[in-house]
Amino acid sequence: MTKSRNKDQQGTDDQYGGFHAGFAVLAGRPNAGKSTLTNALVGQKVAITSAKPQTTRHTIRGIVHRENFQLILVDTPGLHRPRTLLGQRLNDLVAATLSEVDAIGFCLPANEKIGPGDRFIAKQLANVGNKPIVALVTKTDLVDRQALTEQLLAVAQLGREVLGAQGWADIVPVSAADGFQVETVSTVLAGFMPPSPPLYPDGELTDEPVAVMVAELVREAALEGVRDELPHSLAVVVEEIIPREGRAEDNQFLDVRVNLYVERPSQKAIIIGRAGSRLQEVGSAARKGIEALLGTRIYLDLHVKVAKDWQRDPKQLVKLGF
Ligand SMILES: Nc1nc2c(ncn2[C@@H]2O[C@H](COP(=O)(O)OP(=O)(O)OP(=O)(O)O)[C@@H](O)[C@H]2O)c(=O)[nH]1
Repeated sequence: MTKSRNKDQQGTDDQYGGFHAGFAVLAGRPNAGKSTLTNALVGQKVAITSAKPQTTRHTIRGIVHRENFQLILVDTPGLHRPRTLLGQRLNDLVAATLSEVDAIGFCLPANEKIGPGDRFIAKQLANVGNKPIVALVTKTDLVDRQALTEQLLAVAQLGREVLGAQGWADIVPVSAADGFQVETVSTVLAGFMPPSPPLYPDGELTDEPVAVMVAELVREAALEGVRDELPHSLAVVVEEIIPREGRAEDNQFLDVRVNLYVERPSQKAIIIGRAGSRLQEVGSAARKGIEALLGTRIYLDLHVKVAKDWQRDPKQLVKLGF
């Protein structure tokens, strides 16, 4: 975490006029709805969402601004049993993130039975020790009242199993899709934030570097429709974002140069498509998102490269920013 609370900034309620601010993490297994909930809480799209697990590689923060609190959300990559070196790094990242937050929101989908994966994560979270863990039962729009009640009981039981008699700090059912209880989630989590002045300027939604957000937009566009073929094999690196020089009419444009790394030539062919047709579509979809993000027009230059087996190669992982 790049920004943390300065010790001098911690104080009493009176000192900051009742204002509270701090960090919370949304944990949970892949596909549990963490990114979607982050976006719903922040009110703007900041984290990539996808039907495929583990699309969130970077720890993207969204900032929830309210009159009397500021909640800085960390959207973790799916916490899971490591399978590749990349998986191991993701888990290290998650562990480091968890030790620095003021509260944990543990996402459990309402429409799926609690499984070994959830139990594994619950135990990991409990091991962090001394952090309030709020169970968030997500996607409630997908189940009826009866099924939701049963899931809430099962979640409460899991809390007693891993945390002892006191169980979870709270349990909140929520649907990011229809907005049900989204505001409750933010106030419950904010209840665990210490008295503090605002940690970020009003209106700032994320402190993620622009390059990372640009890379996420390209990655999302490149995976559209081909997630089954290469869900985890794509890394996106922004090489440069610079003002376009030359003719006067070009001054309002930025040049954005981006490399897309895949593991095999066959995957490169999928991204590029017949005679480059698919890459063009990726480019125009990503360009729209990036222009909206940057508030200016851009020339987007995409290059697809093969970095053989990058997920298992420590040198490549460093080069690609993991
Ligand atoms: N119906 C419904 N679908 C949801 C809701 N929240 C998330 N989803 C869907 O569930 C899938 C996974 O959501 P994500 O937010 O990407 O899940 P995640 O936990 O961030 O996943 P990873 O990045 O893989 O860890 C996507 O297809 C979402 O559209 C919800 O409240 N209701």
